[in-house]
Amino acid sequence: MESLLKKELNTSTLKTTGHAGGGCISEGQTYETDHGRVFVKINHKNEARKMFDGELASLDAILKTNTVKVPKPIKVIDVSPGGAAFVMEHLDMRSLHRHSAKLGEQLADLHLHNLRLKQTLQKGEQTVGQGPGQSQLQHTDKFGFHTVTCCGFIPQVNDWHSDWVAFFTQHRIQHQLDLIEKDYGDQQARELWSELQLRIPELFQDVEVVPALLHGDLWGGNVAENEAGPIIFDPASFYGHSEFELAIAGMFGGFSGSFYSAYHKVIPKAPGFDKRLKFYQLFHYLNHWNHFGTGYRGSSLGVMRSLLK
Ligand SMILES: Nc1ncnc2c1ncn2[C@@H]1O[C@H](COP(=O)(O)OP(=O)(O)OP(=O)(O)O)[C@@H](O)[C@H]1O
Repeated sequence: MESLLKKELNTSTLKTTGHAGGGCISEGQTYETDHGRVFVKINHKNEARKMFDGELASLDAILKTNTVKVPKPIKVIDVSPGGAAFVMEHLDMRSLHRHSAKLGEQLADLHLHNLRLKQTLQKGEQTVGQGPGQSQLQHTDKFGFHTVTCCGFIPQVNDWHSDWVAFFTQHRIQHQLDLIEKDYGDQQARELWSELQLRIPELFQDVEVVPALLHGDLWGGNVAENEAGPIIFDPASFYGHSEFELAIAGMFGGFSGSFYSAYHKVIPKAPGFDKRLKFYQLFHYLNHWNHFGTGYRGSSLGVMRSLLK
């Protein structure tokens, strides 16, 4: 592995620093190189290349918005006998605490970036340059992403769609339920979903959804800070409804009141927010059921039942 990394990173120095960071999905390790410190995630699953290509594309897109700090992606490398390694900039991080409110503001700026690009285009202005070597993000009026991204290790269908409700229903909820059907053939899930589908339009009757670039997996374990401000990492980006981002944030803790008030100062809650948030959380419960097994069945079915009330 070391000789492969030396060759791929074009470095004669490659020293571990003792900083290791394993998540639920991959093994992580920081190395000193001729070009500075890098953080390398390694995963030996067959799907690792796809997963890391999606993470690289996500970090690249967020970086280009210049709104919230992410590690700079460097490259994805195939490793033998199977799997891949993802090399990115190493960032010293500590738990998010002092910069919670700043993360709220910056996340709202990330979510508004695509809309602001449109407003700039409408004014006929040139878009502002973002530094050498960084091409601009283009405005999109569709939902999706140019490549597959993985929330966990399950690939998400990101095919472009002009209708958010259709995109989310088919590519997110239905996709997860198809995997559950395949592995568990759960009759209750099937029945609840057939009832719930009829109720989806009413969840969206009071809101206009515009495509926003999302981190896509913003749970408490994927946010941190350094002296200068907040950091987010391990994204599974796509253009979607900004409210979707807050769904997983609310499921496992890690975000204080100051984060939410700063966010909603910029993007206020639209009517029907709370019920839609539950619908968006359903995706994450189902995704957890598919990743970690039936421990998440009860919560998945519970959310479906509460949405039917
Ligand atoms: N660029 C980085 N620089 C330094 N440390 C990092 C960097 N990226 C991640 N880490 C550390 O490694 C840990 C795991 O990273 P990450 O969440 O990306 O892994 P993962 O296996 O994809 O995780 P999970 O699916 O559990 O969220 C983080 O909690 C953090 O401590």
